[in-house]
Amino acid sequence: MSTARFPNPSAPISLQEPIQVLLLENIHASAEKLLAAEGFVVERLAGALKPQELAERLRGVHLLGIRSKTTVPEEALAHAGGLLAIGAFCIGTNQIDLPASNRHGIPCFNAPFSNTRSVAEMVIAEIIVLTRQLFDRSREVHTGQWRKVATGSHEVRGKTLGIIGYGHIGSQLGVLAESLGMRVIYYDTMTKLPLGNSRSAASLGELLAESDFVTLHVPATASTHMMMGTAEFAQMKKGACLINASRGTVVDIGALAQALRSKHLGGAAVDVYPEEPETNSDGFLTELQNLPNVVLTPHIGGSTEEAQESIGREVATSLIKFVRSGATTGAVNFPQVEAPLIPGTHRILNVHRNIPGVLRDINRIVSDLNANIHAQVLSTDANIGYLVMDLDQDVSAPVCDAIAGLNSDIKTRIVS
Ligand SMILES: NC(=O)C1=CN([C@@H]2O[C@H](COP(=O)(O)OP(=O)(O)OC[C@H]3O[C@@H](n4cnc5c(N)ncnc54)[C@H](O)[C@@H]3O)[C@@H](O)[C@H]2O)C=CC1
Ligand SMILES: O=C(O)C(=O)COP(=O)(O)O
Repeated sequence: MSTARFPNPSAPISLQEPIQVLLLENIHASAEKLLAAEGFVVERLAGALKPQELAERLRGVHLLGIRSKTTVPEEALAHAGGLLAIGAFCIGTNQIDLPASNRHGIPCFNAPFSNTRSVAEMVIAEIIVLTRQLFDRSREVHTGQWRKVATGSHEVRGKTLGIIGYGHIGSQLGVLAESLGMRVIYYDTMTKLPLGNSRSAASLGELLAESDFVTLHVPATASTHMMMGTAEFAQMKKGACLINASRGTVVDIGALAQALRSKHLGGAAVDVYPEEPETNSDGFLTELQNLPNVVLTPHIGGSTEEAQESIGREVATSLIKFVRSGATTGAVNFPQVEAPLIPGTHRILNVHRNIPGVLRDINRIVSDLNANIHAQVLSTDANIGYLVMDLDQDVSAPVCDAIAGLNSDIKTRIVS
């Protein structure tokens, strides 16, 4: 059994209790199954929590699981002295204050590829739906109108798809689009290997001017904030379509609505919005509602059974490995360490402020207790150091007590 000591005096929590897990936003049951099999106590909620409510619910919680909707600000982390790790059961981690989480010694894990294919397939569907105006025709027939028209409908074969953000999703989408006979160009701030016959556009402007469909696959960052606005829509071809399944902050919705109303753009498919409801029972309003040839979906790009089941397993596995061995491989905000557990040794994990002399202080503590260090791995970033230390004698409790007394200490925990 493990014991933990935390610097936050308001919430000292011992890992001698079962590990408490809070899973929000309808995380797939595959996660609960794995976590429960470890003896962890899992509470699963359907919706997201607002920051204040989250801060209250985090008391006594060791592992938090969220998806894209739960914002995790520093204030929530500051009250969560017992929180060991956060699992983002999705790709994006912009909803978490990652630097604050790092400073509090809390690694965040995500699932970087598990829903990639699902998003790419949805975008392919949307390209065809938009160019054939299928949703509008379908709505008409549902309401008894028979409007058999070819005007404005096109094949996708030979058309140009412009992909902004040629990462995992963008590049996978490019491959699928080429198999339909589309010409693929992309714009990325990093140099990327062009797959198939795709090619990199010299600038965002060039991509916008050449594409029949522009699709966004960038993360939410300062550089992507509102990257598509009035000026960018004006650079797009008349009749071209915009697809956004990245983040709502990337597109100026008002400017998009205007470009659609003026008929400069021929259509749009939007999956993500600047403000999204916390639960499925909340209502939703956007300026894009009821515009012709506009497909609106409720942030479902990654919502397939295949993706959700796989994400549940992937992130739960990372959390379990972290609890059981301290492995931080794949954590998006943390120094990476993964060291095999050595039978007969006693493992201590320590997160400390990255200041001079910490290792010297810790090694002196161990040596004063006449223990031997069997293995020691330290990985650091600008703010913190993460130390995994295996001792050949069971002096973990006094070592932990002494380390917790150092002014460098952020979090110290005994694994075995
Ligand atoms: N609608 C949905 O349900 C889903 C949405 N997403 C969103 O899609 C985003 C992309 O996912 P991945 O492809 O896995 O990420 P990725 O990290 O593999 O690719 C993102 C690409 O964008 C590029 N990029 C960053 N800033 C840029 C800029 N200013 N201009 C041009 N390119 C820029 C990066 O260099 C990178 O190549 C995620 O961050 C997430 O926000 C992801 C999964 C599901
Ligand atoms: O993976 C992502 O980044 C997504 O946007 C999917 O989010 P979700 O899990 O559907 O809340």
